[in-house]
Amino acid sequence: MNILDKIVAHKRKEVEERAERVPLKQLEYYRHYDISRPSFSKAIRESDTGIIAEFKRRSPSKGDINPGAVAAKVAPGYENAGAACMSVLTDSEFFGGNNDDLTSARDACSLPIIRKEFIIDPYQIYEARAIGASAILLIGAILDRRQTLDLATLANSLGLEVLFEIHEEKELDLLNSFIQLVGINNRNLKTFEVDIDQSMRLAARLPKEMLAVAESGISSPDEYIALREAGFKGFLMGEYFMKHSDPAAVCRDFCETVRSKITIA
Ligand SMILES: O=P(O)(O)OC[C@@H](O)[C@@H](O)c1c[nH]c2ccccc12
Repeated sequence: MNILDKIVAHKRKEVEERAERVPLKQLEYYRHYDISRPSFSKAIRESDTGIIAEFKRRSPSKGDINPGAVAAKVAPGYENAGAACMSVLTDSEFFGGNNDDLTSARDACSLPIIRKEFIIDPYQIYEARAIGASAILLIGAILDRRQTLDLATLANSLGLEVLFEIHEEKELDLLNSFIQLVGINNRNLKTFEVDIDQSMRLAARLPKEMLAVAESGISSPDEYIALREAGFKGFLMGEYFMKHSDPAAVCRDFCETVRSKITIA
């Protein structure tokens, strides 16, 4: 079984258990809860950096990255550094995160936040809304066309935007009009291989009306600039920031460097 299959199998059990503890009816109430911040895609469009800075303690591919990191400290740091948005991994088993990380990040800053999860069930979308996310991730490698449509429609109806992640060109067939952002993951979630050129290769194939996001493995200002020139507006970066004891300081330096390069260009 590859790692993605393992994560999904575990997720199915987890969602079942959660739904027993907190019934969907109870979560539904939060659809009226006001998150009051700009939409995720608007924040990217209007920011100069377009950086979606991620909070991630560990990953199956890298092991521990920053096990003791505190979301409520990192979040305002990312905001002051110049990130457009934030991404919070809420998976506990494989990424060492949890829902409280997202809520405390949300309370500590005013950036729109995407819930980084392996979403396979509507329950998780109600949950994303309840914990204060502005957007959700849907992963093409684990969904079919029908599921993608159902989940994206539900997300939009709850006021959540959708970042749809693809890794291969054939997954473009899964896109629908309830998706606001399309992300190209440079990391193959089944093998963990990272190839930054994946974003470059698929860039020209992306529908023009969707905001394009390059994800994973971005580790230098030059890579960022090359992706920007290829048409990407959003840049999802985790490990490069999180592997340092002060992720926000690294984010600030990165934003400053790329800003100076953008102005010159
Ligand atoms: O830490 P990186 O290489 O900068 O990558 C961030 C982000 O793209 C990555 O965490 C990610 C992209 N898609 C995912 C899906 C599930 C879990 C994690 C991810």
